[in-house]
Amino acid sequence: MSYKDFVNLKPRELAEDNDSDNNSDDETITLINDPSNIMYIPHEGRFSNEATTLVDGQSGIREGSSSVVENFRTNRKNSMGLNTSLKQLHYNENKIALDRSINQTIELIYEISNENKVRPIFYPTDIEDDNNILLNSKKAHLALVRNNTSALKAIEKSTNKSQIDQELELESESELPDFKILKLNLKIGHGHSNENDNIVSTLDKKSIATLLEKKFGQLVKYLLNLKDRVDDTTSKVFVTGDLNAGKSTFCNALLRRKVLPEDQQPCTSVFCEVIDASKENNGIEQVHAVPIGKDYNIRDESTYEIYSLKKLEDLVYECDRYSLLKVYVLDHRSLEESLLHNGVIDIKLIDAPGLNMDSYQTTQVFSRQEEIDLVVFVVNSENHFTLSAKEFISTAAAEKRYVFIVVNRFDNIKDKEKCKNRILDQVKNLSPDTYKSAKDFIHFVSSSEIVDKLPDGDGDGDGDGDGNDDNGDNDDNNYPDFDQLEASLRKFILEKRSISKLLPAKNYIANLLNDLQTLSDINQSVYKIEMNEKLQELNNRVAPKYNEMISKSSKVSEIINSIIESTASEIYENVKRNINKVVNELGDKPIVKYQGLQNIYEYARSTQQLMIKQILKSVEANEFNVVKITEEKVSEITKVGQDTLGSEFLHDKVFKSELMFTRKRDLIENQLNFPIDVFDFIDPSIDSCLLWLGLPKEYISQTKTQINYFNPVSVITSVSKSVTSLRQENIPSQISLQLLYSSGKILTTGALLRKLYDFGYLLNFKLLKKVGIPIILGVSGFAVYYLISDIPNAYPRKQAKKLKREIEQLEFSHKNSTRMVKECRQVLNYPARQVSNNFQTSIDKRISEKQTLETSIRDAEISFKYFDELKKKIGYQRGLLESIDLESINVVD
Ligand SMILES: Nc1nc2c(ncn2[C@@H]2O[C@H](COP(=O)(O)OP(=O)(O)OP(=O)(O)O)[C@@H](O)[C@H]2O)c(=O)[nH]1
Repeated sequence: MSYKDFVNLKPRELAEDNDSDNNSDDETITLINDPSNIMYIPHEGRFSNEATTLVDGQSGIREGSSSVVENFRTNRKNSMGLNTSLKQLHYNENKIALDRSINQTIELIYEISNENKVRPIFYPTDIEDDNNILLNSKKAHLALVRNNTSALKAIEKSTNKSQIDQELELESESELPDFKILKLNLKIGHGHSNENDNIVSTLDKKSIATLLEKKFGQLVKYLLNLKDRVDDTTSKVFVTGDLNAGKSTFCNALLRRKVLPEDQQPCTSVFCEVIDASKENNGIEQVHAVPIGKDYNIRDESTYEIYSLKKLEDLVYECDRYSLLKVYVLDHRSLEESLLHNGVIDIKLIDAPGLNMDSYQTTQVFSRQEEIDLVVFVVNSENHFTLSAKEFISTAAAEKRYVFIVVNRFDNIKDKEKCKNRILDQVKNLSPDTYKSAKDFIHFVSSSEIVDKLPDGDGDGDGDGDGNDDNGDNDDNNYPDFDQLEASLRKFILEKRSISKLLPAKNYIANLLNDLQTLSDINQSVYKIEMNEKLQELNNRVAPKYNEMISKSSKVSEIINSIIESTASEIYENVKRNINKVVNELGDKPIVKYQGLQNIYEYARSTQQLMIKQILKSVEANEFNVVKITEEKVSEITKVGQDTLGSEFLHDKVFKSELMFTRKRDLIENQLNFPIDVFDFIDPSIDSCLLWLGLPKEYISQTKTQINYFNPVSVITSVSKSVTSLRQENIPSQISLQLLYSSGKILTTGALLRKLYDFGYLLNFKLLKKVGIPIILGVSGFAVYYLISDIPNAYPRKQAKKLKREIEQLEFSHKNSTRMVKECRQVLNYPARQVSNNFQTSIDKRISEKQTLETSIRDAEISFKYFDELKKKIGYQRGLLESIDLESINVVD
């Protein structure tokens, strides 16, 4: 605890602290009612809030040892003051703060993991080339956005570079982030550290999201283990290293007993956990072999098999049977000498199988990292660091910050200085902090020098009381390098507990939060770019296209409607006119050869049928024309669609002209098929009479006019008309020639009448009787002869008139025109609907594009905000973590 922390204490706590200072003679210092006042009771191996004895930096005692008790009392009087209490208080506070930090980090992981389930998180991976795009990388994502916005780029041609290109350039310049904890490693085989084996970069977004999901699960598990480790009052020292580096020899040297089997051949294939028997196994030296699949519980003998220490030689090979060997040993050396039995903290020494023994064991060694507080890495000084060793050290260093490196078999090295430099150079890159404190953490020793001097067969635990007296030679001074190592190890584990035990946890959380921050930064920038790009795409491409389609659609529908309407009215007028023309021309001349009165009925019937046929033929001809017009108009409408919609126009329907007018026509034949009566053959008229008389057709109308003038009624009418017009003209000089001509005719007609009157005087009744009867008979005969002769002409005329009347009554031409118009409309509606549907499809496409973009923008916005919030939480958490001060008191010397 720093001074700053100290002044933050409440007055009552201060008073209590002062009290404890004043009453330093008391057996215990009581700091109660505050969880942070938990103290460690070394001989009970537990923490308590009721009493405290030893703290960080304080050596321990052992009950029953009077000199040590004396020593302890003296020490306690001197150092068990406020300072030591505060150190303990500080440790406990830090422990609680770390616990809290672990819990909150777990919550953060859960939160991110949930987000990853809803919207897969972008995890940056490496990109080799543009053709081999790695789907989940930021660059790949940007490249994808760039691909999708090619249309947008066309719009932006005027500007030199799109934002995406600039981003991509920036990206390619900057290195991919180096995650310490969040690194996704999916390797072929077990833990071989060949970087090229990592196949994560070849996975797609979904697979990476699944991988991340797994990773988050592992992180939570790791954090829970970390919490156990922080709460655990024991310290686990993990001794590992390359095969045959001398790990077991080193452990034996630390224990000053040949407990673990050593061999020139690889032997340790089962994890051996060396524990102080006096703490956990009632002082009995034994091996508890835990079979694979069992969870060890010292109180449940079914979870392990008991062997004597001697049996260890065989047991270490039994990796197929046992997952762990719990080796309980007694260390009778003094508390100051013994690492295991130190009076301060329970230490478990774990001898691990060598890395590279086989892939399974190597993976096991890697996975045990999360349970351990301190790593002692044993390396053979004759060799370089192997790839596994490098990977292990750098992984361990990322979390633990300091890794103890024991460079063993140093006795075999001739050029010791050169070897030291070579090793230090390598450590510099693997664990910079270890390198900086090389004096404390890197040791060049020869473990066998100590072990070789130990008596053999010492595995039964009949260890001597003082540990080293029997050996005479192994006086502390004889192994300065090893002594230095032991002192550093001891100091680090026992005195710098905040650093050896809490700092790894803090580092791990800090690295994890750092990785989460980096991941959030990346995701936030990805979503920001995505948001901008999608917004631009929406505004510059989709929305204008949508508006263009809407306006084009209404214009095109107007054009097509006008085509249909004008076609319809044109067809209606033409058809009606054509049919009427045919009807009007009927009866002008006989159309069937007249074969005399005896065949008059056939003549009548044939004439009638032929006339009807002519009308129907005309209808047919009109239908043919309508088909042609419709065909043209279908092409015209289709062209309008093609011209306006371009490639988006789908012309999937083909116009089949032969299908038009396949429905049965009007039943005109039946309707017009009226009975023939005798008057149909009589149709006297001046025209026909004149024609019959043989007058050429062209003179008929002229002759008729002349006859009209002889008609007194027409003469009178003509005079009155002329006089009226004269009066109206009011100008005598402008009397028309017609009037003069008419007046002349009046005079002529008057003279004729006068002559006829004069002629009447010559005729008397008798004469009339004599002449009249033959005249009448003659005229009658003439009339009958005329009428009979006129039958071939009269019938067609009369029939034509009748047909015309009927046709008018039936509205035949109107109905047929309407029918054709209707059919034409029906046909034209197909391409019209097709164009309209294509427009609708195009508009719908834009709407769906718009909706997709809007959804993406909304999602990107949500994600952006999510990561913004997350960053704040991470930042807050980092702040809290940074405020946990582990080092101000426990600086590594
Ligand atoms: N010269 C020399 N030999 C040593 C030293 N330490 C250990 N050895 C020898 O190295 C060989 C291997 O020692 P172990 O302690 O079994 O090595 P290990 O790393 O535990 O072996 P595994 O657990 O099988 O990987 C033994 O023959 C030891 O005698 C040393 O400091 N100097």
